[in-house]
Amino acid sequence: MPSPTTIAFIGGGNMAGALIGGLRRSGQAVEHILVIEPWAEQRERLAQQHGVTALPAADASLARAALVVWAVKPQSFAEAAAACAAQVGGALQLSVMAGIRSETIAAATGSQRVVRAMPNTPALIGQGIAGLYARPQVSDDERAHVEALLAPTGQTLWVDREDDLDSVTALSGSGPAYVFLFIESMMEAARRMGLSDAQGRALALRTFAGATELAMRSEDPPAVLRERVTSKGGTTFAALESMRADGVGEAIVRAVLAAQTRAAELGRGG
Ligand SMILES: NC(=O)C1=CN([C@@H]2O[C@H](COP(=O)(O)OP(=O)(O)OC[C@H]3O[C@@H](n4cnc5c(N)ncnc54)[C@H](OP(=O)(O)O)[C@@H]3O)[C@@H](O)[C@H]2O)C=CC1
Ligand SMILES: O=C(O)[C@@H]1CCC=N1
Repeated sequence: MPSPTTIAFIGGGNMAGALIGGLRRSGQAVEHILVIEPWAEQRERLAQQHGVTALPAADASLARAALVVWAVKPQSFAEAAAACAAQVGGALQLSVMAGIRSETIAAATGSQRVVRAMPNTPALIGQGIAGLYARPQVSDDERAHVEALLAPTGQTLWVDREDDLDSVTALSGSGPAYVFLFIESMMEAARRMGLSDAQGRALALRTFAGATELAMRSEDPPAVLRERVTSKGGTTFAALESMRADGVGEAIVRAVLAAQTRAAELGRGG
């Protein structure tokens, strides 16, 4: 009988590290965390950061896991699953992989009990948001188990249609990268205006954090908050006109849709 608390991670990279960090913060014992990770450097990092021992390849100990977390790149899933299939069929499967459909995971693992999650890297500091989708064979208790597992990493949001996870991936899964690009550009502008890197960083980051917090606390939509910053004939108006002329808003929409398209392609094995 598998231990109800043993969790196995297949792939021990960035996202697995973020989830393991959350588990450790919520008191999960290291002895009940297994990781399969072929890259020695990554195994060492997991040992140093979280005290977790990782194996270079799947072995019989995997059969102890009641929950298997798939955290390899979508392109590595087929190979990784082939090496683990004999041990994982009795477990609840939790995938954080972009694109790969639950049906594919069920076929490769022999378990119909599949939950897909799409977290994001702010999970590392407990400020993430993860979209969740469960196959009908997943029980309410198992859904609650997954929610509890992800709780230390931030918020969760269930979707009823699996395809919606591609949109979640495009919006919040990849989203931190869009925000970091915006911050990088503001810091570059600071540099060109003669401010120091430290000054540019402090001004850009605090502006992002403050504006985000204001938007979260306000009942007004972001468009109204934007208008309140924009004095007639003033500096913000000049900046927004420049962005409008460059098509920045529409370019961001197109970029998010490109990410959604890519998630769907990954799901088809692309
Ligand atoms: N990074 C992010 O912001 C997010 C990522 N995701 C999803 O999480 C998943 C992992 O992404 P991320 O953590 O960034 O990727 P990483 O490359 O950091 O981690 C994946 C790890 O899996 C290892 N691996 C490869 N093949 C196998 C195998 N056969 N068995 C076990 N481990 C293997 C890789 O080792 P090696 O390098 O040696 O190949 C690598 O260390 C992806 O599917 C991605 O879509 C989801 C949400 C957000
Ligand atoms: O770029 C990717 O494919 C993964 C999924 C969401 C964030 N990173």
